[in-house]
Amino acid sequence: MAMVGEMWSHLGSTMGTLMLVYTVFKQFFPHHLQGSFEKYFNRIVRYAYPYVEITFDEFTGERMKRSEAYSRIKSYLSDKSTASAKRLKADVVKDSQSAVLSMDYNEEIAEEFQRVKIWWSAKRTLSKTPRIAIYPTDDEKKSYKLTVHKRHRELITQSYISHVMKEGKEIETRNRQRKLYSNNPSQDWDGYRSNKWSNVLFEHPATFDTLAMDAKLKEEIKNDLIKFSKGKDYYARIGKAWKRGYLFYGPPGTGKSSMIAAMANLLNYDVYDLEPTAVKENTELRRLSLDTSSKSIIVIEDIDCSIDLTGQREKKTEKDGNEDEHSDPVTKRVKDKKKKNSKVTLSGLLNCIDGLWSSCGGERIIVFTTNYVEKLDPALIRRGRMDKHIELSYCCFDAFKVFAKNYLEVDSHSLFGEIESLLGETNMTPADVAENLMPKSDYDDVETCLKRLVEALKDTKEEAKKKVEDEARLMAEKEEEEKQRKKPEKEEKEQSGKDVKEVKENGVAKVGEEVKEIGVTH
Ligand SMILES: Nc1ncnc2c1ncn2[C@@H]1O[C@H](COP(=O)(O)OP(=O)(O)OP(=O)(O)O)[C@@H](O)[C@H]1O
Ligand SMILES: [Mg+2]
Repeated sequence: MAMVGEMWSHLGSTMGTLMLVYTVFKQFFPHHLQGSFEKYFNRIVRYAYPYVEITFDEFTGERMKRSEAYSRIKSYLSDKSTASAKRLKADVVKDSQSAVLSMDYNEEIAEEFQRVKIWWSAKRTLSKTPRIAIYPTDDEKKSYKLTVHKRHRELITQSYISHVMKEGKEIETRNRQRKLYSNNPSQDWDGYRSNKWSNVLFEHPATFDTLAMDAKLKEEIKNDLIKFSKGKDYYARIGKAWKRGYLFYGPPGTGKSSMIAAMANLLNYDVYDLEPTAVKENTELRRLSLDTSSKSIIVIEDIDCSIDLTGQREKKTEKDGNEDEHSDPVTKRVKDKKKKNSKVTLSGLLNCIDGLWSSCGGERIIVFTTNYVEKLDPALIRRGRMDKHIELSYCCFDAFKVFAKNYLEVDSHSLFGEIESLLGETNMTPADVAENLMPKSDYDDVETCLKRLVEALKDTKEEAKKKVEDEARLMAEKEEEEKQRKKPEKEEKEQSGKDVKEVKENGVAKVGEEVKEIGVTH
């Protein structure tokens, strides 16, 4: 460690002499007096030591939150250490092209700021008790230490640290690798450390240009997002937490997940894919949300399947049951099973969202997706929690044109007119349109792909027509059956009505006759 030597040389002759005195005295001092000697010697060293040391730990606040200062220093030093440190760590790989380097633990580097020498060292302390763990544990502590001469204390606290933070942030933004986080099942968590979320690089290619949807709605969402991301001062001024909630609803395959990816790519945010069924308790949900970074999108997909949204959710109506069958029964069944093990409740989720907004300063977006918006509790999606409700629906002509441009590189074609009128007459999801338009071999040209779509649209239209006719026929048959079932009843009723009438009429006559007879007798 050359840097250590360099720093010691700065301590000058005072420390050198002290060290010599320490070695000599330690040899000749009686053993039983060595404890007191060391105590006094340390005091002298502390007095004579002319340096200030500042430590930046990786975690702050009862180890709940990762320190922003630590990560900025890490980025700042990664730039410096590439040139001067001898042992480096390759940490993140930017676009799978280049490694981002930082200095290794117990390595030191020095730099000059306004002609003042500053030393940095990276430290990692591990627990002395050996244990086997897959994830980093509470026993591992990482920190950076800054050392500078006492007389420059003011320069450090007043300008150097803010210079490091500013540059670190810039480097962080430049090297930023977006990540896709998924929550680990809560039984796998280890203390308060970072293994609540696992992450992979976020490399989804969807953008607003590749999203096929109504052009006006697309523009509206884009503008809303851009305005939000620039709104730091605005939100501070109006006294609102810097957050925005989106609810995307619509049938399967209409682009809800693709929209989230496009949002993350537009804003350069991380994505936290939160699966509430893997969370056992409300408190754990809260801890998870607190462990998210700023500039992130927290997503709960299929919210209606992930959480017992209302007390009545388990009592499904016949209609609900049929709907669930249509949308991926395997996933739904797995989720249902997991849901039974999770005690996360609607109020827990609401508290978590509200708490997240009040305790985290940075910009965050939360997104829920669902196929059945009508199943959601109004409290969950009220404005203020879910600010924008966006329906993603069947493919319209605008959306088709985006696909045609992206998939086949055409803006117009003689078949466009027919496709436009067919899209107006039938419902096809963007996912199905995309699948039909995609060339299936090297021989598939634009014409082939468009014709395939026309045929598929005609088939869908025919199927829909047949379905309506079948339903109408079924309904008519049911009505007829009902009529037939009621006919004998009606006839019976009519017959019994007649009998009553006759009985009544005959009864009166008889009585009259009887009266007559009686009268005659008398
Ligand atoms: N609006 C769209 N624009 C572009 N591609 C789309 C769109 N909708 C669907 N797709 C295509 O269809 C596939 C499925 O879409 P996606 O996963 O976004 O649907 P979803 O609405 O999230 O469905 P689910 O409700 O089942 O989760 C995507 O891979 C994408 O290629
Ligand atoms: Mg989806």
